[in-house]
Amino acid sequence: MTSPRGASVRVRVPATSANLGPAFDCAGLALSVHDELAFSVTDGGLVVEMTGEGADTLPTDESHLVVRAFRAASAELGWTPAGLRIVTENGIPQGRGMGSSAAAVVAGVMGAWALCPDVAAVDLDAVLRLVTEIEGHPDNVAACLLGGATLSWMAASGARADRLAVSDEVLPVVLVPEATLSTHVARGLLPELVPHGDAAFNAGRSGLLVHALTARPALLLEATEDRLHQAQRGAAMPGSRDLLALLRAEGHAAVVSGAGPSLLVLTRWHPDDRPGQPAAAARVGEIRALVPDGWRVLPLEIDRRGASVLDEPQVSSR
Ligand SMILES: Nc1ncnc2c1ncn2[C@@H]1O[C@H](COP(=O)(O)OP(=O)(O)O)[C@@H](O)[C@H]1O
Ligand SMILES: N[C@@H](CCOP(=O)(O)O)C(=O)O
Repeated sequence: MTSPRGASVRVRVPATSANLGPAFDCAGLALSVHDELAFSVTDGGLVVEMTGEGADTLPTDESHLVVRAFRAASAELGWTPAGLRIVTENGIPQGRGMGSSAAAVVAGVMGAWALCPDVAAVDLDAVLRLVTEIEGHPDNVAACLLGGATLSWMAASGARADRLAVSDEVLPVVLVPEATLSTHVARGLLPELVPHGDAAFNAGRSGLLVHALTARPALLLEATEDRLHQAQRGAAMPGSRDLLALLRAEGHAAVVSGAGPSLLVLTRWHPDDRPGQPAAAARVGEIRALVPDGWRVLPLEIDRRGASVLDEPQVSSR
């Protein structure tokens, strides 16, 4: 294949919160915080320009995660661009459990698919399989790709996923500490084997979680109980562990967001809360009052669109 030099495309990818309590490595929720990236084919070489989160610390060479994902996808498509320029505006906090690495991987793969001259349309099934191979687990990448709340699972053919019809009552609030925790490190804290009783507990709560998210948000507090990963990782994020316990004791359906250390509160809009006042504002105020200094409180929306190519490849006249 030949490279369409000068062609460019913009890709927008949402942050995600994985696990949602009990549904470890299978549930994810896309959130209204985004990275936006412009990919251009050039005459040669690699240029990476960044603003926003990680701009001062991330590499700008072939080891950049977006570049690695782009290369993996273009290799799979049998296409080698002469040169590549990537300009990113990073809005997703990194190393916080908000799916920044999944977003970077999805962006790179989507960028390659959208720019590849012999591809008519992005094949979401194929993209999901590849991004899961790169990321190592399907939950964040599935939600990032498809938007909304997703369930994902590993089949013989690779990762598969589908969307849930989340109730409009469900409102996500993300609490972000200053501290970071690498997902790789957090996964290393989990035991190889779990007691059968804990596995059965989480299986039951995961089923309940789907019911609560889609039909009965009033059950979210019970539906977000977990025995498989949050306590096991608590020592690596003591501030998050303590705040999680406090929020839940006060009746908020709080969970560790992804591998942490951020927390996600699945709060609820309810017309009876306070007539004349937006209920969401009241709920967010209650949560804010419990959060220590130094944490960011982000009342967000569910991103129902997922990863999107903002414009078709254009060939510039330069
Ligand atoms: N926008 C990005 N561009 C390049 N690399 C990124 C980007 N976002 C995240 N990464 C990489 O992923 C790492 C964070 O991944 P991880 O530990 O899984 O945390 P998170 O919960 O944010 O996904 C960063 O240290 C960086 O190496
Ligand atoms: N299921 C994974 C989710 C990791 O999410 P991240 O946003 O922290 O990368 C896990 O719990 O390890």
